[in-house]
Amino acid sequence: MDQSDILRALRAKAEQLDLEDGLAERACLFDLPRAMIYLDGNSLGPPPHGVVDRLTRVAGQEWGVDLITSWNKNRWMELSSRVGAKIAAVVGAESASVRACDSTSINVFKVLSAALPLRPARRVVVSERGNFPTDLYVTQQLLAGLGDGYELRLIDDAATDLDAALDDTVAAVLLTQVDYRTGRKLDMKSVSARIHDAGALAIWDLAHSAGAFSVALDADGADFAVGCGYKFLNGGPGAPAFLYVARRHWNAMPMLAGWMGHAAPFAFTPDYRPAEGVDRFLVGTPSVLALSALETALDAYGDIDMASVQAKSSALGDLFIEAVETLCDGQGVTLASPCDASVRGAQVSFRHAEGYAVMQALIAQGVVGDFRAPDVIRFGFAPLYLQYAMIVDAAKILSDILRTKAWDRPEFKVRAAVT
Ligand SMILES: Cc1ncc(COP(=O)(O)O)c(C=O)c1O
Ligand SMILES: Nc1c(O)cccc1C(=O)C[C@H](N)C(=O)O
Repeated sequence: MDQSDILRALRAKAEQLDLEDGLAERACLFDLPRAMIYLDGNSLGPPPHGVVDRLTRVAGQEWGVDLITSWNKNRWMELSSRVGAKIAAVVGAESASVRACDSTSINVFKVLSAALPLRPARRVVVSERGNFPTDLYVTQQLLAGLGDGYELRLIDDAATDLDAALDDTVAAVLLTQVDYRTGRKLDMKSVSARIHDAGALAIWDLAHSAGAFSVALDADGADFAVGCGYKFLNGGPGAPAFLYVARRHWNAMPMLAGWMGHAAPFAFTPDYRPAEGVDRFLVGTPSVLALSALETALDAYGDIDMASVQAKSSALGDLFIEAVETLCDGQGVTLASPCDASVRGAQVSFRHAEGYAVMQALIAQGVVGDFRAPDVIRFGFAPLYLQYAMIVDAAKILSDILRTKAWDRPEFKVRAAVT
């Protein structure tokens, strides 16, 4: 088959998949720019309909007119738990175990600092060397502050090296389920079980999992978890993150206490008395505007079957891999993600020696993914608003850019501050 036959076959396949797509009507909940193929919802999701109106209402009426009375009248104080309950439905947790609050980084600190005293005789935290840096930085600083022999043990790949790192000194294992560079996905159930067999606690970073595929925190044995609100959950730039504490650990106490985690915040007593349950993981005043945006954004996941979300994100990724590997054969791109969708999150990465410039050329032609040093071009497949036909179009544009070396322009090689 020549290139045009391959392209025709890929397009026909994509059109058929679009016809059969049970999530197709969810795309109407989003207004993406027409000339853009947005493959970066794994870093910043777009605003679902209703979010901007909600922000206008909360800012204009609830803040502007109702002012301080809104804490009661508009139930602002309940936002963390209300939004937490909506996220819980997406990540397979009982609603009372999840709160939306703070950033993922801060939530890593809170859950890890609460976990360690549950294994008082143990001093080691295991994580992956390639974990998203903030998880490692937070852990390093927490352990340095604790002193007393605490240490971080880094492994290269939890899929292959975890068992060798587990011994009776390990208190907790902090893993990001989907590797942000390669998209490799860990099986939460079996990995948590291995961690528990070694007597340690399983802490999961779901930054690239929540909203991308089925997650079953309660059923799969997670002890604690954190995740982002601005990626697949579409809560907006800097959206509040979430944290999960399994019911059996509700007596655990984070090493960060604030008045919102007090049993009676408005008693204003000088001594801290932790709230019951997960509320003790709250610290300061909730971000009302941001939580409101996230609450409305989560309606896009209303009544959704997460199994169909998972099936579509896998199929989008599979189609992209097939299209790039056939259309871009011999053009210097190699797959950096697992080929097998069962061990891949909702993203696919390729390596190219000039990856940064290639991504800039793609963005200039309306295909928006991102670049991760040193050479990874990364594409996210958010199943709620993408169509299969877009995936083939994106691969075709990539193949044209590679064939014509359209990336080889000085302006595409100047690194931006934020990539
Ligand atoms: C795995 C992972 N954890 C944490 C974060 C960041 O958390 P924060 O919202 O605190 O910047 C990201 C992305 O920025 C991430 O990919
Ligand atoms: N959180 C981000 C930001 O504030 C600016 C730019 C990118 C991000 C990201 O989310 C990075 C992302 N976690 C990643 O997987 O690379």
